[in-house]
Amino acid sequence: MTEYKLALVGFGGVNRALAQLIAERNEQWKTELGFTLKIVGVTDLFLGSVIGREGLDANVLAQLPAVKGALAQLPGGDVTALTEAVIKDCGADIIVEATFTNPVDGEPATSFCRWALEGGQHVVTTNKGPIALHGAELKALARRKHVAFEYEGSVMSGTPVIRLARQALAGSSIVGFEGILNGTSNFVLTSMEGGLGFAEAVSKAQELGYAEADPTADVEGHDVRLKVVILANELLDAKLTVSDVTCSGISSLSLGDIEKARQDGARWKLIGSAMRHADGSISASVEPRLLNNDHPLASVGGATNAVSFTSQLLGAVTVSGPGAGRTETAFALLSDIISIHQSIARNQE
Ligand SMILES: NC(=O)c1ccc[n+]([C@@H]2O[C@H](COP(=O)([O-])OP(=O)(O)OC[C@H]3O[C@@H](n4cnc5c(N)ncnc54)[C@H](O)[C@@H]3O)[C@@H](O)[C@H]2O)c1
Ligand SMILES: N[C@@H](CCO)C(=O)O
Repeated sequence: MTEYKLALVGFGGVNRALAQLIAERNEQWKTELGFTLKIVGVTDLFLGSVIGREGLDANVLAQLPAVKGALAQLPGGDVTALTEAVIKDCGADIIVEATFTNPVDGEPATSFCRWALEGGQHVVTTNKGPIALHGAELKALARRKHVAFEYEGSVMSGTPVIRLARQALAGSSIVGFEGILNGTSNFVLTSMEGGLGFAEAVSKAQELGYAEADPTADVEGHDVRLKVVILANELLDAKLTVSDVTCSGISSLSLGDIEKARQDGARWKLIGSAMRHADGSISASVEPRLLNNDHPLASVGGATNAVSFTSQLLGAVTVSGPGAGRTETAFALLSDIISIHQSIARNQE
């Protein structure tokens, strides 16, 4: 039976949910997926770090109290985040990177990915920074080292979008996309439609694990801008940088604006989009748009997201599902590991 050894880098909501899934479902995966997962290292800026080459108890990790230095309570633990040692020395096959998204330079997560790939380890990540800002370099490094660099959870959490478009829509000639690509801002807009104030709705999104460490990125559109760059570069071969995407968020929308839209049979939505034009140029934007209630994206509510791909051969294909959430995003990491497993199995045939 194949067993993959994992090092979890960042142990916040998403990686803790992955540990919980491993604790609950490893046996089931043995028969369903043909592999099991063993956690051999964990590192977190706040919780410290631990290495356990023989395997750490996923259930103990999932139940770990969220107090400073908590990983030091475990055998082999340390109050400090010894991230370089965890990545390079714990014997992991796959590095699971889920630290804060840094929208400015993608660091230190980009360096974590680089260390792992250079060392011949596969990387799966939900972090948008390294992909949006250094994706081409990291993908090239992974190819050179014959390892995988997978990031399905970086756009629309566990809802299949990147692999779906890359594989199932390959050859359909995608020319553009538009979508609701941020769970927090959509949750806030829907909550405001129910009468909740902006600040209260943001706090609720934080409690539910949807928001970034600094939710400004969610409500000002910066998070969607990273996702637009990731999708455009992946699917339109756009070579966009963040500054190519015009960006405005939802923080200026008032309860009055939302009520006025309702009276007019419309809804405000934060839309990220990119389009290839006839001359080959690409335009991309993030902006609040007023959608009539009969628009296909108007009824997408709460932390649900949706993206509509336009292709020459199929017209519009729309995918909808969770856009954020701890367990939903942990599932994206599992889907990346499944993809790695399938690719290894194909290469062995
Ligand atoms: N939560 C979601 O719904 C969701 C969905 C998709 C993508 N993401 C992305 O996944 C990543 C993780 O999300 P989360 O909700 O778990 O965030 P989180 O804030 O709950 O956890 C992040 C953890 O990373 C740790 N960390 C930060 N910098 C570190 C460093 N330099 N070294 C070691 N540890 C470090 C923090 O201490 C924290 O515990 C983020 O990049 C986020 O943008 C989250
Ligand atoms: N904070 C992000 C997480 C998913 O990338 C959101 O709310 O969509």
